Amino acid sequence: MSEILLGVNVDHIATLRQARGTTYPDPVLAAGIAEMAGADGITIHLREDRRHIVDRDVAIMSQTVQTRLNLEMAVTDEMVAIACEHKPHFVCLVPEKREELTTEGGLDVVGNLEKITEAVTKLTDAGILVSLFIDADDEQIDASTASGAPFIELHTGHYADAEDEAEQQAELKKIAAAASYAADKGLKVNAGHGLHYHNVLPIAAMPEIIELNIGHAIIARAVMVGMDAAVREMKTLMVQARQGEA
Ligand SMILES: CC(=O)[C@@H](O)[C@H](O)COP(=O)(O)O
Ligand SMILES: NCC(=O)COP(=O)(O)O
Repeated sequence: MSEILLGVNVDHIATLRQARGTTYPDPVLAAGIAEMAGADGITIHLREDRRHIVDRDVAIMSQTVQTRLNLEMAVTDEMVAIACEHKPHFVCLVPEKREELTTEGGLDVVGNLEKITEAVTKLTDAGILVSLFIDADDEQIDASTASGAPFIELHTGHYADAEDEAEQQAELKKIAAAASYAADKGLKVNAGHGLHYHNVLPIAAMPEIIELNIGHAIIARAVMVGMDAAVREMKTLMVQARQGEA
């Protein structure tokens, strides 16, 4: 039975800090608590508009994260330079639009293969493992393979946003098929976006999926029960799902 790993995204600890321009709550501290509670990695998304995670957070967490730091970023020269400076364990290349409330879709690797391959090469040469945040789509998976990226992260947002059971099941089948197709191609498969305590089980049960990156739902839960409990509860659910006990 393969292990399922939890990457905790602490962006929205920083959202609360940026709301008032204070120095608290600190995503660095939240990351440490999450790791002590069983997180297998920490994810942060340095957006071009710095609406939550800022450059200071990347610089410090590149030194303090004890598990693995996953830096999500747009495919730009600025972000590639920042990643090569701080050398997180992972970089996950994501699409970004300033006007978006949150990430809306997967990266168009097919339509931007040359630019993405150049970024993957630079980051790989810097010793960073690159993941591409893509929709559950075979053409995007094939292009990801061609780019040289060893990992993909399947966008689970369409599954999470499904408006009824039929749509949710259809999206689940797409993700399961994509995970299997990608793993058969030799890609390492992660998943994330919009996962929470009531929709995570079927995704965590998929044997090809190595790691789930989950943020908003864990931080929202942490507001009520604390970061330690929120992380432990999510990790327990994921492990039970993978072991077929949930
Ligand atoms: C790529 C992805 O799905 C998230 O990790 C991303 O960070 C979402 O953006 P916000 O954290 O700004 O909502
Ligand atoms: N890549 C997904 C991620 O890091 C967290 O997304 P969300 O759980 O905040 O939607």
